[in-house]
Amino acid sequence: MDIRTGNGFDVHAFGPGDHVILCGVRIEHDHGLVGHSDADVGMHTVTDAIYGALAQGDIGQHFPPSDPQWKGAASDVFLKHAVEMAAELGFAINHVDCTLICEHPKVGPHASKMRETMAGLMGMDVDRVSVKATTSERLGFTGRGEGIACMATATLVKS
Ligand SMILES: Nc1ccn([C@@H]2O[C@H](COP(=O)(O)O)[C@@H](O)[C@H]2O)c(=O)n1
Ligand SMILES: C[C@@]1(CO)OP(=O)(O)OP(=O)(O)OC[C@H]1O
Repeated sequence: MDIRTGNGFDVHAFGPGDHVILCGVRIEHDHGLVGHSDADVGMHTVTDAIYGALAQGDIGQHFPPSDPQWKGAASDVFLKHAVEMAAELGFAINHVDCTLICEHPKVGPHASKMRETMAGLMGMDVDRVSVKATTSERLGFTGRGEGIACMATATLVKS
């Protein structure tokens, strides 16, 4: 059996705004996230983990930040592209796990909706999609509330 594992990591800075979008879920917040797209750091990270498992580059190679086409884009587009690429190469996504790192917003109350949203986009059972969160104990840029980081792992199996 051909089993592949990929990892992803991404960071977006806080900026002016009244909400963030994390793993496809809108959360009211006292700041927004800065990005060329909708700055969904969670979805970008999961997308990159899938590209990584396929050894197919990274999100910026498929969707260059210099391309005005992706300005303000909903990050569903990026995740769906990675999922389609996996299918074309004969892989099924078996499991995804991601960890959002920030002091605020609190992720816990939204984690179920995030899992459902990403599972829907990936065509997976929700029990194969995990969303977790941690603070960095007020240390570093996440601890100072300057932005949100995310790390993710995706496991793919050749069907
Ligand atoms: N943005 C966050 C950060 C943390 N959580 C939840 O709180 C728990 C404790 O966080 P520590 O950093 O003190 O370990 C963590 O396990 C998460 O359940 C959260 O929901 N949102
Ligand atoms: C998603 C893209 C799309 O242009 O832009 P950003 O929203 O800035 O996000 P990033 O995580 O920096 O990845 C690069 C780009 O692919």
